Amino acid sequence: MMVLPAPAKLNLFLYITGRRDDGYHNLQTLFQFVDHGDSLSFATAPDGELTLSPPLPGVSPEQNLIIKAARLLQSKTGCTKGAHITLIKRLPMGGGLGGGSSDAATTLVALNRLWQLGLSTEQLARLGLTLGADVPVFIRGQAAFAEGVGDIFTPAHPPEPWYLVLHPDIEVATAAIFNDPDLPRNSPVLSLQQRLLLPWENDCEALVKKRHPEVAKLLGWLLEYAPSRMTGTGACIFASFDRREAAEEALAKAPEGVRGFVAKGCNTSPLFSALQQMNAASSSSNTAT
Ligand SMILES: C[C@](O)(CO)[C@H](O)COP(=O)(O)OP(=O)(O)OC[C@H]1O[C@@H](n2ccc(N)nc2=O)[C@H](O)[C@@H]1O
Ligand SMILES: Nc1ncnc2c1ncn2[C@@H]1O[C@H](COP(=O)(O)OP(=O)(O)OP(=O)(O)O)[C@@H](O)[C@H]1O
Repeated sequence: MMVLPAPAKLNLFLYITGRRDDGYHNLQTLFQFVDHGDSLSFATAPDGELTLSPPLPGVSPEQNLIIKAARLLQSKTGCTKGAHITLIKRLPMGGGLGGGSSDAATTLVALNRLWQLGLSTEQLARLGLTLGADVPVFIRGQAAFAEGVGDIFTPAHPPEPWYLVLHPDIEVATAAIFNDPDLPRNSPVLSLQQRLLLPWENDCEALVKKRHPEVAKLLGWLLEYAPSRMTGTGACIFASFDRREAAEEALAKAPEGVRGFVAKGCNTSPLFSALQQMNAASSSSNTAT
């Protein structure tokens, strides 16, 4: 059995620089991971069967990105093995934390190993992109400045502060934000160096605040404590702190009913770190035998 994390991502900034003919948007965004997320376990099933437990409320197994990722891998490689997959879901859905994409990325990486398919990171990232724009960054596992639809990467090394992430109790549909005529789509294309020096902002934030007053209200509250922004197309917002205790103190004072968590920013994804540990353990056991 293989147990692996599916961490959340934050978009430390997010600019929309244009709309392509296929309707997708070109972005400039800075991705970083946090050490908090879902957890998945995988056991090989011999007969090609794929199961997921427990099921996600409101998402049928066929729609679940975990099963979709596993099926995609089976169909692209002709692999006849299956898997029993268990999911511990901690990340809110439709939160802008990339939970579904991260689950899909962890599934692709895990099953590639478990089924001994030998696909490269590049091949897995390309497959992952067909499941969602955020999947490739989770497969690569390194903080990055991303362009295109979020699939052209430049490695980046932003500071790794503590974050307080808060979730207004709503789900924002990514497609609805990208399809809204009021979304600004004309940020200039700048270099990473230029972007790092300018204030970090999110082009979706004003629109999401307008459509969802809950987000505007919570962001107003959080800004009293620290510089704060929205991640992705929302609904989650985050603030950075130098000290974990300061983030936890702010969480303890959060308005009633607001859920959230404190986590450390990571330029290396917890998935990547877990895989490195697995590699180290297997090479030391090979040496021992
Ligand atoms: C906003 C971000 O989270 C930033 O990291 C991502 O770009 C969104 O990634 P995602 O949730 O994996 O999105 P997908 O499932 O691929 O796309 C959902 C919908 O959002 C719109 N979409 C998404 C990404 C993008 N670059 N341009 C778009 O216009 C499309 O209408 C698409 O049908
Ligand atoms: N394993 C999964 N986990 C979460 N959502 C899933 C999963 N599989 C399918 N979905 C569907 O995907 C939708 C988006 O979920 P997700 O948690 O990825 O949103 P998000 O955090 O806003 O992502 P992003 O930041 O990539 O836009 C959900 O509303 C759900 O219907």
